[in-house]
Amino acid sequence: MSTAPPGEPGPADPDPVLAAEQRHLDAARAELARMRAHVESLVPDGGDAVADAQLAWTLHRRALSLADDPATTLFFGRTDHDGGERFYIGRRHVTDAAGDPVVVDWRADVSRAFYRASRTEPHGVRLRRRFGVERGRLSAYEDEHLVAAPEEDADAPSRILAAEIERPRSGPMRDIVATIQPEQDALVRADLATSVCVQGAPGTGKTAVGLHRAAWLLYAHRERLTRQGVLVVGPNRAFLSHIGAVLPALGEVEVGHTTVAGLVPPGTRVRGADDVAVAVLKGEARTAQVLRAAVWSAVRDPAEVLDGGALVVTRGSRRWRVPGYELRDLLDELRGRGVRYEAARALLPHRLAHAVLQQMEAAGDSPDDRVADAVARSAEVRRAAKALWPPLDPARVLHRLLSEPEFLRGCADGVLDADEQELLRWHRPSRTPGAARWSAADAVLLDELADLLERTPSVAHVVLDEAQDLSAMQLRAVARRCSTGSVTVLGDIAQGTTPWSAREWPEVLAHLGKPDGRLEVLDRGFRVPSAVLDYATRLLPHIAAGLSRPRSVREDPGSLEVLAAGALWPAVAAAVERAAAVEGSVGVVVADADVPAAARALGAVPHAILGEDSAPARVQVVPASLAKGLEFDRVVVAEPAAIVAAEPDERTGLRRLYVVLTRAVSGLVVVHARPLPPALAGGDG
Ligand SMILES: Nc1ncnc2c1ncn2[C@@H]1O[C@H](COP(=O)(O)OP(=O)(O)OP(=O)(O)O)[C@@H](O)[C@H]1O
Repeated sequence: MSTAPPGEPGPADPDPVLAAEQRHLDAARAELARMRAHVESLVPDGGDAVADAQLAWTLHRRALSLADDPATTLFFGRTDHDGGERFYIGRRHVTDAAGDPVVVDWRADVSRAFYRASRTEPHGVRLRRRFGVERGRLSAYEDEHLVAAPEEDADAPSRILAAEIERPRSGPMRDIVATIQPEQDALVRADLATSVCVQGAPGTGKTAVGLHRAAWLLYAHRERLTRQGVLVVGPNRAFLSHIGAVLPALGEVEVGHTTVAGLVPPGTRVRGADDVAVAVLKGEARTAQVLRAAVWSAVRDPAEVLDGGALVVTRGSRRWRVPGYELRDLLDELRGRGVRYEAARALLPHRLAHAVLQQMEAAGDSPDDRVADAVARSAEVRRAAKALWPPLDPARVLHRLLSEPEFLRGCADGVLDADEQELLRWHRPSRTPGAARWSAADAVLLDELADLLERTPSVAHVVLDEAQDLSAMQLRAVARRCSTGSVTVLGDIAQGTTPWSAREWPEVLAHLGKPDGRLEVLDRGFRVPSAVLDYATRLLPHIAAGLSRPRSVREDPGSLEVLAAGALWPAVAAAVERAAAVEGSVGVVVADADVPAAARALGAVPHAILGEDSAPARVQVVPASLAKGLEFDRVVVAEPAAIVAAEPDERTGLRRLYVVLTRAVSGLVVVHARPLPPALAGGDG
């Protein structure tokens, strides 16, 4: 591996290789400016005003996509191939005036070798060069000779990778295009039809992989995915704002981001809360059967709702009568079609009219389409259709289920036992559905009901992060959004902290409607340095015994301090001051109830409270329940015992602690005044 020292090439740093590469970069920048100028010079001429406006918009977007960001470079790597070809790999294609590539998009097929080539499988690559970047200029390079120079250590960790990971964080998560690792690249480029489920320890790059996969899919299947959409689903808003800049930085601005709680029918307001046992039951897949029964029980028997149990239509002086048994067959046929309740309801008047027309024909008439239409729209048919197949509304159905024990019993028969039904029942129901205080679990049920009535539109691909925390019913809500597409599922069983968190991935995939999804494990940790990871994984046998320990790829072991303090908050404040004296972000993670105490203790140290303050700050006080998925250069954890005790049971508490302890990129300080949880104290407790 040859590297040049960081610094700008120039008279003071005349490294000839770097200087030549910088010239290629300057030339690429000039070509990009030319491409942009060309797009800006085009006059939209689509033939009419609408087409002109569309074309102008397309050109405007194209010009924006060709903007040059002076803070970064147009390429971060290069491959030299056996046949003499050379490719520079960057965030987007740049071509010269003749159309030849100057920089190749990282997502193009020829770029694959940059990420995958190794000594054992060189993919036709002789040399791979990675570039270090500082303020938009090339500052270093690192060569790997894949077919020669056996004396070099092919497995030596990349210093550029290490520098990239350790570069201080000042804002939200960054992209990793320059340093995607082979095992990550295999997931990023899995084909669109494949649903992938990634089990990965903290910091193995699951989130990064999911986001880069979305960007790759958009590149490889631009037309379909732009038309049908891609959706990223994350656990909460803090997480979404942490990851929200990655796809735009990769040029993809049209990907929807939402929380799981956001997957509810529009207008649903959550104002109530459930006891844990109730929420767990509402989250079980069995509940879906109860809801289905509730919806379809609305279809009535002709004998109950029609005079004489039959449909009678008068036209002129003639009366036509469709008897009950024929109506029943017709309803059965509609129910058996497998369409949604509302779609079948829309068909019913036509089916009823058809039955009437058959009688007319049998009597020797020859009714045409106009007659068929008139019968379908007649008051008698509309009234009968409404009585047999009444319009439904999700809120009404759920309100009735939770407030009428008889109705619940009828729908839950054989699915929920009497105690479970009692658990679900509202003891003080609101008078109307509009006044109901829906809980978060109810909102998911409303979404399920909405889908039983009308099919939820599906996007082409969903990226689901922190999937281990979702209930079966929440997973079904995600499944609806990718019913005709595929999904990338990301998570870690050991980080499951909800009462309904997943025990195993095949079950999750089944609820997502993708039982054949490919299960992959990532076990090389990029975020957490080894000293910190080794400390945190002491908890693993207690929280997810079946999972193997991840290894940190970081050469720098990072710093770990465990401080026993007489008085907690002064010691925390001192640790935060020390951490903040160095460049980079600082997370002060405390039990949720301790947030005010932590904020008071920090006093004059400028800080923000995650989830409360909108403006991000370099020092953030983080309630333990919001730490998942986030990362900071330095983390100060206050009182592990309090973080564990805040959860309903010990295993969940230790899992929360595991999440909290694995947020640090460079240094972790654990401050405790109470004894450490024994599982963590290990040998030195
Ligand atoms: N190939 C890579 N090159 C550079 N940085 C990387 C790479 N892979 C991961 N990282 C960095 O490691 C950190 C952790 O990545 P990420 O958040 O995707 O991990 P995760 O598995 O989702 O973690 P968690 O389970 O804790 O949420 C991020 O800062 C990410 O940018």
